[in-house]
Amino acid sequence: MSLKTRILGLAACLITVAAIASWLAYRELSEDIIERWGQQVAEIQVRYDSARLLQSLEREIGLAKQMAQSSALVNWAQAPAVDGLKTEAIRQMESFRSNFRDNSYFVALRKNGHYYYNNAANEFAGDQFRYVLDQDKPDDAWFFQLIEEGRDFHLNVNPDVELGVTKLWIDVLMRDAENQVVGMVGTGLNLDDFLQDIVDIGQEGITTLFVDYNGAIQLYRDRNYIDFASIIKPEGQKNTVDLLFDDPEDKQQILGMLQLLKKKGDQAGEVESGFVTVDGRKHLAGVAFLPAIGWFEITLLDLNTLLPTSYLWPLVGVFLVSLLVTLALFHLIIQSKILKPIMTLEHAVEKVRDGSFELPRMDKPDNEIGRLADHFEKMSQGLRHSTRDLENKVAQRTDELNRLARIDPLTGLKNRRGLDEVLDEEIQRAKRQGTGFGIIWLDIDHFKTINDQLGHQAGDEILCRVALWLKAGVRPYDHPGRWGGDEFVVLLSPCDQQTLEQIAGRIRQLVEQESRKTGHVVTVSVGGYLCSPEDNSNTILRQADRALYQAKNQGRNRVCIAKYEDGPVTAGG
Ligand SMILES: Nc1nc2c(ncn2[C@@H]2O[C@H](COP(=O)(O)OP(=O)(O)OP(=O)(O)O)[C@@H](O)[C@H]2O)c(=O)[nH]1
Repeated sequence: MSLKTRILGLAACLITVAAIASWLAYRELSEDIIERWGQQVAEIQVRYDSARLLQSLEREIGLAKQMAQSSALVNWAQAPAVDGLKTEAIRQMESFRSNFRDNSYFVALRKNGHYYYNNAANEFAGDQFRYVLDQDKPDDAWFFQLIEEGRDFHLNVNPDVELGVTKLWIDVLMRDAENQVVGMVGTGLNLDDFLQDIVDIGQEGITTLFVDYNGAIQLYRDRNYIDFASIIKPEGQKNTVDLLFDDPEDKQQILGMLQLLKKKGDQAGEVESGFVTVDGRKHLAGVAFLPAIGWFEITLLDLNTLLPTSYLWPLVGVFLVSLLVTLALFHLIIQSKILKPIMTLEHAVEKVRDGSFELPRMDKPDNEIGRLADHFEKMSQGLRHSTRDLENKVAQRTDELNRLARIDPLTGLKNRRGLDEVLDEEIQRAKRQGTGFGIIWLDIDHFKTINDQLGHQAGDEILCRVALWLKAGVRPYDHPGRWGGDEFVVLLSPCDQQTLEQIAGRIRQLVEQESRKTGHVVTVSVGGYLCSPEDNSNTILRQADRALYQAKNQGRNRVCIAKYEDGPVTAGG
């Protein structure tokens, strides 16, 4: 996998991880914001609703409590059979009726179970006694239950079958001087009006309901959920608030909040909140306890309606766009600052590896890679220079070796290899130009004897001297050389018969004359041959050798010139 793919893959992974982390953080944060906001809204809503509820109820409860403390009523409740007390009590009741908001009241006496009632229409004027409460009748159980519980006042939503009304009843116990319960008074508020005023506030996305101390639903816009006559129902049969939620965790959560607020007791205004699902939609539930009436108020805020998450989509869009822009920028920077310089550097390394120092133009960003490219460029320049120096030195040494390979170390003349090369060149030139050239082959006479008599060292000196005389006897452009041992060869170019004979004779003569000066005469036998363009090296050497052989045979210290196939033409001493 290429570096580019790896880096981009890594960047994509990192960005994905960052995106997931950001998304989780965003969700966490947005939920936190929504919860805080919802909590504030729920608190405000609870205070607002409870103020409206309590405003309506407190006055009625106060009036009912006053009524319960009326001495006329208390006295009569202790002796219901006394007519005078009854008349005064009824007068009192009627005066309270006009003050109650609902213009209705009820009074129930413990002693005889008589139940008195009159309504706004004054329907039962003079006939306030309605019926006798029966302990065995389920519809009348509330009365006996409340007395048994002994709570001073109680709110109760209950249909009165006898009266044919469903009301929110305010029940207040009536006590005598010994604090014994002698009866119960109260008033009822029309449930429909009440629900409309307090619960059906028509605010979209906000649902308010009230539950009693045990969690039974008392005020809710859907009457089917209201737990009528909750007081007389056994636990387990009540319409409690958890009925509104499908998820068992939500049920637990709401009931937990009720328990918590119960523990906190009278700290009015405390609001507990949490997310719940109602009818498949996410809601924020705010719960507050209303100690004045012993109920809880629950406010459900439909978050999708009040704060749709689509509001936050632009934020997500901006986030995604910035992620993509970051990725693109990252790609551009990596490409220009790292990948492109690395690729040109790799290309340059390949060229140097293959022996070329013509480097491509390299990008050198201001970073480690740029510095690396710079170092590499300088290193390859140094390498190029040292390689060139080395090549020059090798060429020089090779030339020198080549030259030395063609030089006889003793005499400094061409050796046999050098002579062979010149001979080949002359043959080629002769073929090209159609002209001939001359060859002289000479051998020192009785050199073995010289060596034997004077020593090998002296023999070497004589060889060197002969070489010098040989050089002196030929033209500057001729090629004298030592063939081996005491044999020398000279190639003469250009040459003709006369020149060949002339130079061969001169050499022989020069050696004899010059050696005489040294006190020890040395002579040479000389064979010559004038080569034609048709000759090759074998025929040339054979002819020259044959001529030399003849010069030796004919008594030495003489010149024999061979003519191809004819034998020698000249012999001179
Ligand atoms: N000092 C010395 N002697 C050499 C060298 N190379 C060959 N020789 C000797 O040269 C002699 C050559 O003898 P030949 O050419 O065979 O015979 P020659 O004695 O010259 O007799 P002819 O050629 O018949 O006149 C041998 O004894 C070789 O040992 C050398 O480099 N230095």
